[in-house]
Amino acid sequence: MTSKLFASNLRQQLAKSTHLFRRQLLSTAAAAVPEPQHHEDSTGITMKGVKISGRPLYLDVQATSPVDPRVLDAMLPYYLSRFGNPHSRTHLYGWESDSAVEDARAQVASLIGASPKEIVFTSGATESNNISIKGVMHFYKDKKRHVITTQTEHKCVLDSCRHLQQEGFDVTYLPVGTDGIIDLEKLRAAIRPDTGLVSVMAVNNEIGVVQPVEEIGKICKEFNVPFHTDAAQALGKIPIDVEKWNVSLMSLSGHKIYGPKGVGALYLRRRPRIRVEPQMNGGGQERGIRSGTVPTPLVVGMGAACELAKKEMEYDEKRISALQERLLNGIREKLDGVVVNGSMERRYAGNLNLSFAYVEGESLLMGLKEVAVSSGSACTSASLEPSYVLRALGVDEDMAHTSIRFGIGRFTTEAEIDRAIDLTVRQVEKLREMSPLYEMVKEGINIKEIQWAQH
Ligand SMILES: Cc1ncc(COP(=O)(O)O)c(C=O)c1O
Ligand code: FES
Repeated sequence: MTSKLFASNLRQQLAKSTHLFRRQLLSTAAAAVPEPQHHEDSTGITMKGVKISGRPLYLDVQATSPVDPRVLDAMLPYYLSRFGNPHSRTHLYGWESDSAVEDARAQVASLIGASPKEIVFTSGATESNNISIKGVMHFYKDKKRHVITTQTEHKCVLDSCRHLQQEGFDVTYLPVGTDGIIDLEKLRAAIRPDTGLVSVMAVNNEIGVVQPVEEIGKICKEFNVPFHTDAAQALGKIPIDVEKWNVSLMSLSGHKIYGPKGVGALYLRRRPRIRVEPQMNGGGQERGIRSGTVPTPLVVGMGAACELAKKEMEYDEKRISALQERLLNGIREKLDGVVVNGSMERRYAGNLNLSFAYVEGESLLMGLKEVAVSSGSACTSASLEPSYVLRALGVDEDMAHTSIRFGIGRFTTEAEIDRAIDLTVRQVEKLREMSPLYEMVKEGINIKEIQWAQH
């Protein structure tokens, strides 16, 4: 009896002290958090010199997605009670963390039709792309000196290729058609006896077009060249099967599929085995390909996100397609001169990249601050260059400047789409009212035939 009372007192004491301890921790953490970078008052938010009336609605899921609350639920225990190092071999903390990492590996593998043994955890698709491109070429450098990729890859693929060029490797950057898709015959013609890798992304991040990965895989098999695909924007969005696609390497990211940022994976085929030179040296984790302590909570989050995607991909796809149609029809009902960038048939529905004729790009973006979207022009960067992806499609410079990428995701609602339509239409109409070009077009003048005076 006494011992029971003692135990219950102790528990209460403990509970109290942990509570106090937590409070203390929280206030210390709060004190360490810097003042918010923005100014917020009853009339709105000012940040980076821009005033907006409230939090913009989010249509930029290609940049990143929010973490699904079910994913966060799965992650939290691995920050708190089950915080062990998955590589600790001598106690329960290590074992349970290791077991969680292996479960996550199986969840990722299952979404792409791979074996868990073929999954290496990394910090994201950027790292996976670096390992794939530089890692393969460095490993086979004595015999293979040539890489084939496309002009519309993500910067981290293009930059890895540029790095290889500086080291003396040859790179072919395949062009794309006006629909954003590569020509398979050009790929076939580009393959040489010393080609060590073909790297073509599955879904393009800017325009959402889906490359013919299965056909590319077939060609690579025919020529016995390893095929790498950057599937950061494809994972959980379109069905992926590493066997059907015949890929040797595939790059994946956690934060594009409602998982956490800072985690990704690399698929590395075992049969026939593909070898890479590690980019990181250290403790030999992840079969020596990616040394460093595996971040259990992040990896668990990525695994949970993959499992959810597997279950809900079909449902999400239907909703997202319907929202895309609503957005495009809604805009086109009220505006003419709206062009979809990239193939309409071969695209992932969650990405709608549109250009608006007869408006000035910068003004359009500035007027759309209540919608968080990305632009196809680099207006906001120092270069003032339009997107290299749109340029590769042959989009006119003025149209490239007015391109906007609308990203629709799992949590996007009809009401948000309707608001985006309303705000976009209003802004484009406002700008066109001020545009002498648009005035001429309405009067039936073909402005393409006008001979402008040269200065
Ligand atoms: C196609 C593509 N590849 C690679 C990346 C980089 O992914 P991560 O942020 O995981 O490094 C992104 C994300 O911006 C992407 O869209
Ligand atoms: S619209 Fe201003 S530089 Fe592109």
